[in-house]
Amino acid sequence: MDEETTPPEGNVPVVRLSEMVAGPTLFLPHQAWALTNPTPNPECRHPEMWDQIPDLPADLKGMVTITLSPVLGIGGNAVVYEGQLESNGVSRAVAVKVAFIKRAVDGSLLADETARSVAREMRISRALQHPNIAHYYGMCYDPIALKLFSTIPALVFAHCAGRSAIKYLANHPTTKRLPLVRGIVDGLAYMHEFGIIHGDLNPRNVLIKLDESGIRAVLNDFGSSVIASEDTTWLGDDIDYSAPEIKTKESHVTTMSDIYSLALTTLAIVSDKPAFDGDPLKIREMRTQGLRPDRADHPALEIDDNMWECIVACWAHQPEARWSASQVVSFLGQTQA
Ligand SMILES: Nc1ncnc2c1ncn2[C@@H]1O[C@H](COP(=O)(O)OP(=O)(O)OP(=O)(O)O)[C@@H](O)[C@H]1O
Repeated sequence: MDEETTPPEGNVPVVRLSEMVAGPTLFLPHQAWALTNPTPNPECRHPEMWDQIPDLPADLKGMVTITLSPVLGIGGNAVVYEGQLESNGVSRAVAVKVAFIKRAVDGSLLADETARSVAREMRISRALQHPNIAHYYGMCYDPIALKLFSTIPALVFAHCAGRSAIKYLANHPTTKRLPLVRGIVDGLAYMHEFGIIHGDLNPRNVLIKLDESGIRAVLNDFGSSVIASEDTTWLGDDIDYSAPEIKTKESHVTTMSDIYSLALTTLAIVSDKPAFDGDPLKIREMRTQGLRPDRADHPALEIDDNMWECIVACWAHQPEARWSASQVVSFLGQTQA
């Protein structure tokens, strides 16, 4: 689900998150470091760091204001508000992600499960620092969530003014696609290098960042991401872009399942068409039978034979036959040289 709204007209309600007080924490002890350790893993720093604010506290209490309407987007698990982060007299546009409280089949609220999944997303987001990864600033408590559960923090990311890649490209059809693909692959290779599996790579989770150096693709939504050395159980729910070996909630994601999703995402971005289109049940069946999108259905200007071969190699049915993200990086480096 992805709902983007038109820019606001006139006055819009703005809420300051300064006076919000956190209630007793629902986070389990082993997750507490994500909230208390203010320093991201220094090994994860990238030489081309962007949007970094030195000495920013992990809890951005009193520094963030949000605009309640219109929202930046609504996903299956969260609503994302536009906001401002004020630090040392400088104001930056941010996106504030507020998780929906999960519900059990009987309708009861699963607050602790939601808290655990927000804690995991926070932990992963703060570790990842790369120009092609949504930049995480910190967390804060949201007034709406507070009414229900004062303990689930909102996550604050740098605002990507181009919003989702698919919508940006629909409005800017002459945009060069290969540099965006390159950015997606660079971001994914960086994640894999640190042993993190995205788990839900699809075109909706690619945002467009606009800055003085132009436009760049940014990987977003680490709500289904996992640390490969811990637990790799699949946490996503979108099957269309998921690898064929992912069948049930008991399935395990791997870097190779991300590569399959990368192939379909690349195809969608270069061709302005969802990789598979039509009845979801049929799509699932095709995927399991090893069928893949037909090149003739995706007559994109920027897919030459080499690029097509790369896509085909990445969606191989056997995970071990797929290219790694770093192989795709070298391939794109050679073809764009
Ligand atoms: N940093 C950002 N800048 C601009 N827009 C954003 C940003 N982060 C999220 N959005 C918007 O909000 C939407 C939902 O965000 P996100 O994908 O993180 O939510 P989700 O509930 O985890 O989604 P999913 O249904 O994939 O699990 C995005 O598709 C995008 O349109």
